[in-house]
Amino acid sequence: MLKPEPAGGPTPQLFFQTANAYQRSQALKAAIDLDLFTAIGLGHDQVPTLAERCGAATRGVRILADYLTIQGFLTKEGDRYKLTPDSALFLDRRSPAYMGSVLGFLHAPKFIAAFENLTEAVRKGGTVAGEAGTVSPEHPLWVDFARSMIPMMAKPAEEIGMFVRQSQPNVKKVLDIAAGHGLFGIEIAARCPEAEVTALDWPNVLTVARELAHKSGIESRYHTIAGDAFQQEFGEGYDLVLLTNFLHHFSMQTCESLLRKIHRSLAPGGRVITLEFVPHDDRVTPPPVAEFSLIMLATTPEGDAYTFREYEQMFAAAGFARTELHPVAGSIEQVLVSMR
Ligand SMILES: Nc1ncnc2c1ncn2[C@@H]1O[C@H](CSCC[C@H]([NH3+])C(=O)O)[C@@H](O)[C@H]1O
Repeated sequence: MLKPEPAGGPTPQLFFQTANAYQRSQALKAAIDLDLFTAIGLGHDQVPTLAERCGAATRGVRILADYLTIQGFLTKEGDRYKLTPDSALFLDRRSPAYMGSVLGFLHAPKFIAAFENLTEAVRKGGTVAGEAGTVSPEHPLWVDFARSMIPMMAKPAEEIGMFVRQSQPNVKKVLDIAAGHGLFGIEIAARCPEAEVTALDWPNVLTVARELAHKSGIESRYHTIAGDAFQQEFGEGYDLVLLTNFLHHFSMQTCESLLRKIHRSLAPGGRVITLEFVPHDDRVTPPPVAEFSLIMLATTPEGDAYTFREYEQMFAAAGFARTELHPVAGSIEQVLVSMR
């Protein structure tokens, strides 16, 4: 006779959910491609008008909208759909916090491809997507990153801009290492009128940063160094060096050698601001932060999500006097402030 499983009994639910997780991300991508969230935000809340607005079949839209309701992106009352507050903020194209473009990086074919042979990456202990994965010189994926990820970095960049404005208002020489889109340095230039920002990155990526500096009206105080952060001369006398989302791509030893070079480039009293995924010492919490390590396994030869203890050790070994950890509002990443 069929009987319900007792509560707390074994269940294959996690296995099925995880095995099918790709369907969830593809459904989200389809909805963003069709601009379904914006259409619902505009009040097209029933299948026929929604389908017309999105240029899709009624059967397709019904099944997709129901699936997104099940996943928690929409709510449904009778036959009418509504955006949840999070979907309205992040997935309606008219919102200033719209995140749709972020899939341009997170779903970039080269990025997904790095996960297609994860078994081999685990065997090897590093990426099998080419010799150096995403840290190969001038890897084209970084242009996708620079063009797509601004919505995700807007909030932490603003927070760091405000932090510098408060704690180092007269900052003059700023070096933004691996600047990408450039937003972090640009937010500082926008808030600190004496700041001269030098952005370093691969040449094709700097094109994107320069465009943004121009749009932000700070281009006369924006300078660039094109090339490899490990090879190029930085110059000296910097009051502030920004290291956002860079160290996690490399081994501790490689990070340490870069930090030594940075230490030499700082003026007395200079600081480094690092933005990173910093898991607890157990390396499994908080989950969204600790999970970042898997991305480094799939996409880089030796990168990792390092703990605060490990960062403290790297900065100390490179000659820094002290490193502090600060939370960042609106982000799962944290800021490390290291004093020369
Ligand atoms: N060896 C290298 N030298 C200089 N830049 C690099 C190197 N390897 C990777 N990058 C850049 O590192 C950046 C990592 S993404 C981080 C971008 C930005 N700082 C942010 O926090 O959002 C990309 O823009 C890459 O082009």
